[in-house]
Amino acid sequence: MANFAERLATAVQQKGTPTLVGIDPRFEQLPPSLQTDSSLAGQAAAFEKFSCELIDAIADLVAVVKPQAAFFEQLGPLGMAALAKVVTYARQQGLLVILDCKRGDIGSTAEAYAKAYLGADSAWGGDCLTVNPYLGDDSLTPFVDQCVATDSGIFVLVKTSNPGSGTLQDLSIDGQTIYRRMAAHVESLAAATKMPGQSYGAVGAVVGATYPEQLSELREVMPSAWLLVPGFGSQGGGPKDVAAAFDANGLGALINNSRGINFAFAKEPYKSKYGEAKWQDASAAATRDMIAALKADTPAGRLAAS
Ligand SMILES: O=c1ccn([C@@H]2O[C@H](COP(=O)(O)O)[C@@H](O)[C@H]2O)c(=O)[nH]1
Repeated sequence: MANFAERLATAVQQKGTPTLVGIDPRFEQLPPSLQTDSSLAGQAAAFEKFSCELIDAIADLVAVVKPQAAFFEQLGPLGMAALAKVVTYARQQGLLVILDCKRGDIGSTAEAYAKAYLGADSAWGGDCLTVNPYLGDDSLTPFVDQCVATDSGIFVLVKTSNPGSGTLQDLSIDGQTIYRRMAAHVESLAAATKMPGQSYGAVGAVVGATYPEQLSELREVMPSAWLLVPGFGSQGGGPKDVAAAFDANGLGALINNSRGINFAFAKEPYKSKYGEAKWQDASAAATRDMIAALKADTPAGRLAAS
């Protein structure tokens, strides 16, 4: 099997877009036809149905999905069972799966997380996992080793999209921000996991669309790292904010949109045209619109769908 960075580049080139669809089911925001049973079992069943139908709606359009574990986890074991089925279903539809779990712990425990989530033969069978690095470099090592052993990948939180990300990440130590210091570490891991002739390694970085200046700075600091860019749409980021995340070929970045695609049926212009009855079509239309916007206003326009 090709390594994660290569599989990702090939998949993005084939689909011709860096659009990443986040799967973030929220029971109260699902189409009302799916809100019939609010017991934990009923919500878990609704999340699974919604997620799989969303995948059906967008699988021909994008290369990657990112289920957010938190929404499934809040339902306990039944929710986690639903998440496992969604991951399997997405992979069966030919999509790469980034599990957004933001794991991180002391090295010996991180090793268990890495074995749980990364690689086709792992219990969760994820292609890629989001990781919180702020326990230090030894907490990342087991994830990196597992990526190399199983041709999987990780995205490390560097400069997150939330308003409070500056509380810690923007602090300056010896004249350098913490996020930049973390980026330099991620770049060293990305470069070390890069195969000869490849542009990117198995270790990528999360950088928010809500901080376009830092995104531009961090693209320069991490030339070997794929960037996962959340914060597009509902958090305020737009195509021009994410343009600096790409390399000259339009590769190197995935732009995530969760709520704007999941619940497109509830917002104009999709509400009037599709409404709740055709929520899947609304999600597909919102995805197509995002693809077109990224094509028009970012280097992603240089990707040609094959
Ligand atoms: O810095 C970060 C890291 C992760 N996220 C996650 O991405 C999605 C964003 O959802 P939207 O609905 O598109 O705003 C969500 O799962 C977050 O947990 C992030 O937003 N920022």
